[in-house]
Amino acid sequence: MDRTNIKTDAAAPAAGPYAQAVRAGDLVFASGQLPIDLSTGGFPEGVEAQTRRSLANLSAVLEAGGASLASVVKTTVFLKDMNDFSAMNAVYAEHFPGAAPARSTIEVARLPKDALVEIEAVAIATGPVAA
Ligand SMILES: C=C(N)C(=O)O
Repeated sequence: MDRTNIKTDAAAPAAGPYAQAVRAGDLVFASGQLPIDLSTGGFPEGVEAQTRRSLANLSAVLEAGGASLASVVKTTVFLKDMNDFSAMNAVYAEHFPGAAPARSTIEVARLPKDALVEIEAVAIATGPVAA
C-alpha cells in the first residue's frame, strides 16, 4: 500500500509525534488541526476565529496531500465546550458550501495547548502530493 507522510509549511506544524496528514492510496487522513496562527504561533481569540484557523490549517494540509476541503468525506470536530456548537457550525458551514461531509462532533475535557477546537478529516485525493 502506498503511504506518504504529508509535511507542509503552509499549515501549523504537528504539535507532537504525528504526521500533519498521511496519504494512503487515494485517501488523505489529516490529523486534528489546532487553530495555530502561523504568523503568531498562538491561537486567535474565540471559537469562531479558532474554527476558521483550524479549517485553514486543515485546508493547507489537505492541499499538500493532493486533496481539498471540497473532497472531504468525513470530519471529526473536537470542542472544549459544546456550548460553542452553534458558533462553530456557522463558520464550519461557510467552508463546506456543497454537499457537506459526514461529521462527528465531540466535547472533550481538554485539547492540546488548551485550544477551543480541533478538526480532523478524511478526504479523497484528487491530485498528486505537493512537491
Ligand atoms: C493535535 C493533535 N492532532 C494531536 O495532538 O494529536
